[in-house]
Amino acid sequence: MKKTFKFTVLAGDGIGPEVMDQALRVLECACKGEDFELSYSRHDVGGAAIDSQGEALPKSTVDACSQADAILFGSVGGPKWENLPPAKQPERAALLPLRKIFKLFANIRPGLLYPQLTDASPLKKERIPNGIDIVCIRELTGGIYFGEKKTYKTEDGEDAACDTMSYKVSEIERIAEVAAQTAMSRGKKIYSIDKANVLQTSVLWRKTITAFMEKNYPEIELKHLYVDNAAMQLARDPNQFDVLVTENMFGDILSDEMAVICGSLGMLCSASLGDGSNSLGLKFGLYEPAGGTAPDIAGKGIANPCAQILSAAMMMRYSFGRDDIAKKIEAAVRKAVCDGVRTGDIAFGNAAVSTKEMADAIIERL
Ligand SMILES: NC(=O)C1=CN([C@@H]2O[C@H](COP(=O)(O)OP(=O)(O)OC[C@H]3O[C@@H](n4cnc5c(N)ncnc54)[C@H](O)[C@@H]3O)[C@@H](O)[C@H]2O)C=CC1
Ligand SMILES: CC(C)CC(=O)C(=O)O
Ligand SMILES: [Mg+2]
Repeated sequence: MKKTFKFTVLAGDGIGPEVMDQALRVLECACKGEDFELSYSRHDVGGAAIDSQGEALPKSTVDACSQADAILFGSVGGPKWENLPPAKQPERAALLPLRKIFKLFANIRPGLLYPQLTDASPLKKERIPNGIDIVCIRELTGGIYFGEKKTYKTEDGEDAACDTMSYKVSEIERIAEVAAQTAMSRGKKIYSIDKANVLQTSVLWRKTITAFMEKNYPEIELKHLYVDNAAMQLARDPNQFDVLVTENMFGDILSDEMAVICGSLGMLCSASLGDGSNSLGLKFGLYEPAGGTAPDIAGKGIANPCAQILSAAMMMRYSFGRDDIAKKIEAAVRKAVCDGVRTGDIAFGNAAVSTKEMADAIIERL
């Protein structure tokens, strides 16, 4: 009997469903004739779930995810829901809880710019003659996104608000381990990004990462950078980095910068992993593009589906143990883009194709 790879599809809002449809087409073609079956069910999440069921993360959606081996996620949020009470909005009421419920503390974001795509990068070609190949490891379930939030009145009666950033040693050590494993499979070089000249969480972060690497991975070259300098260095010379490791909010911001220097947010995929294993004894994970719902282009059929397609490839690698199929999809995306098939965000001189035409070109090259 054929094995079954079971995942839930949470397409979400805006361009989410548009790019998801194409990712599923590519995935099905890439898996055709293999010794396993794909089994997936679609569920509402985010704004779509608010509209259909009155809440951003219905229990039925969480239950379906619990019974699956992985989650393929689009993105959530948009203008339609941004006047709801903040705690009920799609990002805070669906995406962050999903990451927390499934303990997905490690977000892996590969920053890969094909040499043939340097025209789409805002960096000068001379600075990146061979493209870019770096990885951002972002802590995903701690820090200021998950700390206590408060709105209150000052003694003078002024409205005020605060968010709390906190980290425990164990939270830092487990993301350090993911960064170390990634570095061991690459250039054995890690830059840890913090703001240890100001933030107490960063002082703990730096001390913990240093001790962890010295004790467990002395062969890895570890450097520390303040986040403001890191943002500048990424634009100056991205290839001085290999693996970056950082806390939740810094990773969120730096990875958008990394996306644009690698051509477009529409190219940046991600895997969110925890310690949990799935029914296949492999990693349970949530796979999603780094970008959002792109309200400015949603509904036009022009979004770049590559980030979603490459996220599906990461799912094949980490949750289903099929590195061969992940590589096949990645090679087809690369070939299509390098052959000049480009959506508008990466077109720069090439005629822009639609979301579906981009996927068609990838399917032809599988
Ligand atoms: N993981 C998630 O669910 C995320 C959700 N969001 C939400 O998405 C909504 C829009 O957020 P923004 O700040 O505008 O960020 P965004 O990432 O949606 O868009 C930023 C810019 O990148 C472009 N872009 C993004 N993905 C693209 C793609 N696949 N192809 C071509 N162009 C693409 C957009 O058109 C826009 O110009 C907000 O509600 C936000 O909270 C934002 C980031 C992540
Ligand atoms: C809701 C946000 C934290 C999502 C986001 O911007 C991201 O994960 O990159
Ligand atoms: Mg982000």
